[in-house]
Amino acid sequence: MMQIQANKPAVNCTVAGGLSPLSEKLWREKTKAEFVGDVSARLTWKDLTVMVTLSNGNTQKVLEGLTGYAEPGTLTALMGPSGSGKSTLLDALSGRLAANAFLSGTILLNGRKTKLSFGTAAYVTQDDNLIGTLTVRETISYSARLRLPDNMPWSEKRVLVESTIIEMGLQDCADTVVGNWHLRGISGGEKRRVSIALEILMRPRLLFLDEPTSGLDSASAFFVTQTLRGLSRDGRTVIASVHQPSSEVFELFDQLYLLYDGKTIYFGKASEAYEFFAQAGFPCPALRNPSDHFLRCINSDFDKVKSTLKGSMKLRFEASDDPLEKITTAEAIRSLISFYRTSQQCYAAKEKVDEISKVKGTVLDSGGSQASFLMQSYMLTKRSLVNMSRDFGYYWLRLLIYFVVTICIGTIYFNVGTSYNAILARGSCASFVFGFVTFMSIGGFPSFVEDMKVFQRERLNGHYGVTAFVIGNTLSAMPFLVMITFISGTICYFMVHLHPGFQHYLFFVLCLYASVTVVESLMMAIASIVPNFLMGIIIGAGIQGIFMLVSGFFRLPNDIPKPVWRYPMSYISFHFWALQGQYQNDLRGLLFDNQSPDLPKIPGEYILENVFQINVGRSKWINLSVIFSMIVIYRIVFFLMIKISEDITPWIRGFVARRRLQQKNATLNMMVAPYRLSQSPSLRTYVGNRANGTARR
Ligand SMILES: Nc1ncnc2c1ncn2[C@@H]1O[C@H](COP(=O)(O)OP(=O)(O)OP(=O)(O)O)[C@@H](O)[C@H]1O
Repeated sequence: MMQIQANKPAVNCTVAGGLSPLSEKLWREKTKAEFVGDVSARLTWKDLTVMVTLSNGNTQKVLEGLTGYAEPGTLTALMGPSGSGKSTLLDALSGRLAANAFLSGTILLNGRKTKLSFGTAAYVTQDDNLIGTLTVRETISYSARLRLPDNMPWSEKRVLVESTIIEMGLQDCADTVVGNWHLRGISGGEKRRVSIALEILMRPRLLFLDEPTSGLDSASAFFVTQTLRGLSRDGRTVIASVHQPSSEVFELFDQLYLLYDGKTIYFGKASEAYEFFAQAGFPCPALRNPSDHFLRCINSDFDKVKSTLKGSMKLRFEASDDPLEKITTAEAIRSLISFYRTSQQCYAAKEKVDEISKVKGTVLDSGGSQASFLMQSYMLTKRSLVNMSRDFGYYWLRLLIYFVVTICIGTIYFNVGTSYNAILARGSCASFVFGFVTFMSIGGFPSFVEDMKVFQRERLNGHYGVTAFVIGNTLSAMPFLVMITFISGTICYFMVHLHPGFQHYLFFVLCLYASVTVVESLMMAIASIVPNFLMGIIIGAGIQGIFMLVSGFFRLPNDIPKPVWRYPMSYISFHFWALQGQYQNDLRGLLFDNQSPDLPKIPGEYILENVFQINVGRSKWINLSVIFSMIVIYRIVFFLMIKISEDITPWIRGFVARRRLQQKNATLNMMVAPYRLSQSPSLRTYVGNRANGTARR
């Protein structure tokens, strides 16, 4: 162990050593000097209860009246069996509870109610939502450029990136891709360390980590925890949930919060927990790791297995000195909970919480990105472009499929001509191109869901703003969409031999580009509210199916039932505008053979008006403008969806939670009213007097 520790780089030296005086000053502003003072984060929570609404409509209490605190310069460990509420406590403290959860109690940062999401606190969640096509170094570099000040030279940002890579022991896999479904990348433990690296890069004042050491080998777990302890020693507040730490890792924790089923088993100094368990009647056997012992005392998940074992190994259990083998886990838990409630640790915690909450410290603003809006937009566009171009499924496979499908269209409708039958052929060709070829764009949905997951993680940690993300997302998709639509549109146009002329060709490819971009924008808006592949694809396919139906190909525009389907559905459908525009683009100005050679040729305008029921007085360019406007509208919808989910949804949830609590309190008051009445002194006197016969009637 000594040798491994000796090999560990002196991180702070590495950071300071490579920076210019300006950058070092900037950096130091975010390190110890700034945080040891009144800008540090003192977090308290009192009587914290979290209820969740289950799918069957019942409510479940996940956390029950928890009280505790976390101070600067400390590393607090949350421990407890699986399902005990560790993640929920972290979510509640960091302001990220699920939509079906509502909390009561008080959470104060520096004595004030503060919104902790969007950069005030950093949170490393259990899921590693990373961009699979980037290498470890690229992932951390992009993150640095997205957040560090613009006036800090890249060479100096790189010093910070490299030092963070070393700090997390990622130097050997720094140039390996993170990995996704088709790219074999770094291991699960390495992904975990990349997620931590991304948050510690900016040295947050308050850091939450959910299972930072899960999936790590014991040496990595030790070093990662040691880094977290190092961070806390610089005046930061670090709270991490941990599963089964080794005794060496356990010794690195300052405070321990032990939970069982949402209730406090122990909260106090980690070093005193050993003594606490001994006093409570559950001393840790000499050769057992203390944290193993604490968890063994309170894990009731395998009680049934234990009782079966006990039957078959009766003699061995009876001979054992371990108190856990003489009572059930449920009894041990009850005993520990009541022991804690009357323990000095519990009183000390309550006193400390009251003391800290009274001090109104500095209001901590968002410690998120220091990069400018332009830099954020540029970096997000660049990162997304790199990601898309490396994503075989999103980019190259789709391009190949578009190529193959348009070759098929080209050969099936090859040199379509102006025969009588070509009228229907041109109509169905346009319908297939603007119906099915645009529909194929929903294939990009899984990538959008991945993008949204990364966005949500980064956004909640204040890495950048929503506008920068929407701009980056829109711009980065452009080159690819131009490429696939122009390649496939050109192949299709020339093989089918649609209406000759440059402006006809331009209209066709622009219309295809605009339509595919509308689908992409629609699917992105869906991804912002439905973060699930299957559901998103079903919803997207359903919406497009309806749009296709009312496009005027399957049923002529005048025959579509007027309420709902013609107005407004046809007009909302981009297929309608694309198809009507392309019919005009292709047929206007052409002469078609009639059914018999003796009959006169049919002008395209006649077909447009009498067969396809199209208003020939309207310019096709208006149709194109409408589709381009739809792109803007869908992008605004996408932006609003994100903003609504960020700003309005928490407000609605808070409102609903308050209403529910009021209703619950009202019900409780009704239930305890008869008891309260019976305890009322005036009623007691009255009843007493009645018994003595002295009551006034
Ligand atoms: N939003 C929710 N809806 C329904 N149940 C929930 C919700 N959040 C938490 N729970 C339930 O609350 C309990 C505690 O969950 P939580 O994820 O906090 O436990 P944990 O201690 O972090 O578990 P693990 O160590 O396995 O990650 C679980 O039984 C879980 O199913």
